Amino acid sequence: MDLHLEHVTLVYPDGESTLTAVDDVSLTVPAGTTTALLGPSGAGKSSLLAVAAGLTAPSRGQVRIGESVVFEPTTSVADATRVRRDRIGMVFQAPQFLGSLTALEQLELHAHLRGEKPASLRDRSLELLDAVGVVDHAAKRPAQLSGGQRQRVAIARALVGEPDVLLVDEPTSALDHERGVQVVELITGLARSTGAATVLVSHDSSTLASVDATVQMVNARLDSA
Ligand SMILES: Nc1ncnc2c1ncn2[C@@H]1O[C@H](COP(=O)(O)OP(=O)(O)OP(=O)(O)O)[C@@H](O)[C@H]1O
Repeated sequence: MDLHLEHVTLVYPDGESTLTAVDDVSLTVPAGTTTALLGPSGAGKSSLLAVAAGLTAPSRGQVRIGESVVFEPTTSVADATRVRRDRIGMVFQAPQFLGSLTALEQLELHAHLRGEKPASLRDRSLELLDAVGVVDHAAKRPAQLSGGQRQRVAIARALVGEPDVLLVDEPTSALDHERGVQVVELITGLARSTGAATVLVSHDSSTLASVDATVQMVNARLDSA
């Protein structure tokens, strides 16, 4: 399903006044495609991603997945949490894992928390670890994996619930250029094969050749690049 951000504005309180971190941003990300969100530090990229993820309610505007409005100023935290759990996969810059669980168990736990039935969990988790190229490391714990391998496990984990939307924050910042290109290619390929509408925040335009669209955020607003 397509992801639509419509006239999204996010205003933070800032002492006596306010700070507009996202200013009337509209963006459509078609299902199965990846849009890269670029822009200087402080431009509002993480704030926009937080609204798209339902972590922060927009001050104005709305987020839709397909035809359903999922996040708007009046959306309750409980409703936003449910949508995030059921329909959105997220990958953060420094993914958090439980140190005592193997790569495979990280995926199984995540799917279990989303209410998935245990029967097919192991197979699907192994398939995803295979798709991201780390199935040979399924029995390893996070500390036994490289940064790139951990990032791949995080991508697989974000997709285990078959989300409609995949949101990725700076996936390549800890990787060298070549591995950064590979991770972006992996994300765009998985977006295509799973149909997830994907937004990828990046500082590094040199790794983005495989994305479908690039947009630039400057001073809280969007410019098509
Ligand atoms: N929780 C918050 N409360 C108040 N202001 C905030 C908050 N989070 C971010 N800001 C401000 O909103 C603006 C946008 O920040 P944001 O983190 O979205 O930018 P960014 O483009 O993601 O930057 P970076 O690339 O450095 O991560 C900045 O001026 C920042 O100081």
